[in-house]
Amino acid sequence: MASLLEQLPSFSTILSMYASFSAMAMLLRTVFNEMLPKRFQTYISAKFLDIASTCLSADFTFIIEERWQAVHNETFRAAEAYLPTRVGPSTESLLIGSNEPLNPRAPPKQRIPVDCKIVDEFHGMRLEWTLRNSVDSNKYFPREKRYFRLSCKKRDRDRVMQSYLPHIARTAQSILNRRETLNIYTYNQESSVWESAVFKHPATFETLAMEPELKQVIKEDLDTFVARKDFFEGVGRAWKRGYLLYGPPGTGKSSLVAAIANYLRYNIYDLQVQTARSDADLRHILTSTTNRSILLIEDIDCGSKVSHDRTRVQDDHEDTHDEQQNPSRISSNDPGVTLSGLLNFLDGLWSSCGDERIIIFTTNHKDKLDQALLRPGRMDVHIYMGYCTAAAFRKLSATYLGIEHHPCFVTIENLLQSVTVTPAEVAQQLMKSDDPEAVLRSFIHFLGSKRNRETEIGT
Ligand SMILES: Nc1ncnc2c1ncn2[C@@H]1O[C@H](COP(=O)(O)OP(=O)(O)OP(=O)(O)O)[C@@H](O)[C@H]1O
Repeated sequence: MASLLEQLPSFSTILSMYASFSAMAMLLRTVFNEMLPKRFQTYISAKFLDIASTCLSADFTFIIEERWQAVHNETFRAAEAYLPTRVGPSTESLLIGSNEPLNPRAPPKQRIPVDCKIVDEFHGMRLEWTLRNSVDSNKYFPREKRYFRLSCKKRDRDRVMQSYLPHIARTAQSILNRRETLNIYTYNQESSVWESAVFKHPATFETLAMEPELKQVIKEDLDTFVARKDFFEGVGRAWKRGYLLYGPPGTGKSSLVAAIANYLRYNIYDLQVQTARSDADLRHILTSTTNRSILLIEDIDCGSKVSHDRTRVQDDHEDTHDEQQNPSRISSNDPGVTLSGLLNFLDGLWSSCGDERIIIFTTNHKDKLDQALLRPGRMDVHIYMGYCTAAAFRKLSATYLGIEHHPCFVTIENLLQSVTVTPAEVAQQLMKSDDPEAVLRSFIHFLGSKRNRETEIGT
């Protein structure tokens, strides 16, 4: 023990060692602060902190923001769909709610609240998820920014990337494919977000009154589109399909959109082009939509500059007139969305953001649209929705009256050859009573009167 004590340095040696160490530290600090350039100092500090945190902490955190490179982040969306299925005993709070007024007994749906921790296990790894919220400091349009923090052990980082996140993507996809309710989104300009409501439209291809061949062609086109992911990738095209539905009011354009959404189980983003303040705003709005969805732009011919840029003088005149009638409409002084802004989105680089998108324009006046919108390749399929034909009438009669044959049909079908009547008008007539006989007789009378009026106008 005595010899051990003798080997220890004396107090004065320790003091002088401390003094030289302090002097050296001060010298290094002075060199660091005064002689090294600021950027170099920052770099060294960051490296030092990095190494220190690597040595001291055993956890790793992934940050998954809601948007990724200006478009909706699919990893975020997958986590949002997946996490409610991982609620467990350690979960402390949940958002629940229902937006199905027609089905009040339906169990409420679950969502993850901000700051709530969800613990998941996967192949022996423990994963902790938390949803966070922050406000983007954009001076003009401050936007809320949501992001997930996913923490795991540092040693599991690669396994999370290689197997856990792909597992979440697969699970989320099958959850979204099975979705029971569809949503329709409208854009709220004030808060700069898409707001959703449950979409429950009864229209299906079965109930649509249109030529059976045309219906078949549309269904096959949709099936081919959905099945050809690899084809689109192979030929270097964005996985998108554009439809232009045109025809008089009441011929079923909106009903066809609903039938397509129900057929594919796609959500609908219903966009009023006038809600976008500028082309940049339009880009933000459109890139905030998600995959497997329909972007619907109805009545494109009424959509201000977008539909007819080239008749600008006339257009501005119309704008002024319109503003007087409808003050909520964006002023003609407003930069607004331009045709080229929309075209850039449709077939420019922006269109390759996101997959499995259907874009549908509807119009009552195809002739008023700028040729640039109609050029081949821009809208892939043009569908004319016309007046009621014999086949369409039979379909409406089966839907509304529950009958497929009746002696009155011959008279009605003859009249339909000379009278222009929309499926909406026919539907209205067929809903008048529960008695098919009385309804058909009244409908014949309606068609007869309409034909007489049309003949009078013609002469
Ligand atoms: N082809 C059709 N098949 C079945 N029902 C139809 C059809 N066309 C119209 N209807 C009926 O008429 C109503 C109005 O039709 P819809 O809104 O789909 O027409 P639209 O062409 O979109 O009209 P608008 O151009 O005014 O928007 C629908 O709710 C539906 O009941």
